[in-house]
Amino acid sequence: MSRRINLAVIPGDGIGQEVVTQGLKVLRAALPQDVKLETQEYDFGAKRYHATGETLTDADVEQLKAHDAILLGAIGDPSVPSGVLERGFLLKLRFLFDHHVNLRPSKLLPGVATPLAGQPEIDFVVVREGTEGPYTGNGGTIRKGTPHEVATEVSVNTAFGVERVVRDAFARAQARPRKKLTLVHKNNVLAFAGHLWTNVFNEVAKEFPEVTTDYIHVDAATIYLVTDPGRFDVIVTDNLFGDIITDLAAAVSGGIGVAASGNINPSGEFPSMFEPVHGSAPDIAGQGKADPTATVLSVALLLRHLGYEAEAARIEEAVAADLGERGESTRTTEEIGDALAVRVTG
Ligand SMILES: NC(=O)c1ccc[n+]([C@@H]2O[C@H](COP(=O)([O-])OP(=O)(O)OC[C@H]3O[C@@H](n4cnc5c(N)ncnc54)[C@H](O)[C@@H]3O)[C@@H](O)[C@H]2O)c1
Ligand SMILES: CC(C)[C@H](C(=O)O)[C@@H](O)C(=O)O
Ligand SMILES: [Mg+2]
Repeated sequence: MSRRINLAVIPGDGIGQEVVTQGLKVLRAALPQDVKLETQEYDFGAKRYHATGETLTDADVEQLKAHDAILLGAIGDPSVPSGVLERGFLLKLRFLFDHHVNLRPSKLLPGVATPLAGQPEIDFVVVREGTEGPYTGNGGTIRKGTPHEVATEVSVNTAFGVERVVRDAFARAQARPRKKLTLVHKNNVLAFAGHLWTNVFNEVAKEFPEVTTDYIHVDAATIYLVTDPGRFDVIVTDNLFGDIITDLAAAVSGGIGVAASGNINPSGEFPSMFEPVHGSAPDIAGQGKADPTATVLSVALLLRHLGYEAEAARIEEAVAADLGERGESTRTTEEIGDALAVRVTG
């Protein structure tokens, strides 16, 4: 029986197009012949915004719903006021498609440079809540532009939202060899949200007796991510803490150019979206300097999500082999993509 993947492709801004081209190249190389890949490209991002004033319309959302998954490069451009595309496109889509599990694995592969002393074992997954916290846009400004301006940005945490992501993280920890889950929060100061997260975490823990649990304040977590990253197996945390610690996690485990992510809608009601952790990197856009590895590894997450485990593993092996031999080489975006595609095919 022939199989089919109907993929939405959103290159976006800056280095987005460059890295997505390579991601698709490796995806095509990895798929067996009986799998038909259909792609539809969408032009969301700065160019469309300047031409039409639109970021993501209702009609766009309807079209996107029809896909099995979405591959995104990056969104955001210096020519557009900060937040317009990030909120109006990226967060809007994560919220509308209920991407409440934002999955961000970090693995330091053999031979890969890290700023950390020695070559520590780093192999953990951050399960970042994706639809709540301070990201909901709940807040406002009064006396704007005056010396007495007041701005609020409310962190929204619901028992429903916290429980489902905590449960997902416990299940992921249970399925890993070390079976350890760390809650990262700031319950010593953010007492209301912290209470909800800690309580839910402790309640759900009772259903997973095999999973060892731990709690670390987010500020201390940034210490341990640098001094003792091996202590982490699965981390569950809120939307903003998860955003911040996953850039740090990337920096210590091979760099932002290799950090992949999946915005998962576990029920499958809406398509999940896979994207590198990094942004549009306007400082290096158009120069062939962007590392496409994060996008390629996001393609592996996408394939695993759609049930193509063997193909996902082949891509990860190709990346591990390539990274192990990279050393100080300065290949272009395209050269790295080509090398990965060859390894995946061979
Ligand atoms: N998911 C997304 O679409 C996403 C994520 C983060 C930031 N952004 C947006 O991207 C824009 C730029 O944000 P930023 O500068 O804070 O973060 P960034 O991740 O784009 O860049 C941070 C640094 O990492 C480097 N970098 C990023 N990706 C790289 C790659 N693949 N290879 C090599 N180096 C890479 C950049 O050159 C830069 O020095 C902003 O508009 C921001 O809102 C979008
Ligand atoms: C661009 C921004 C909205 C986004 C986030 O904060 O989630 C980005 O930093 C990320 O990590 O995907
Ligand atoms: Mg981020």
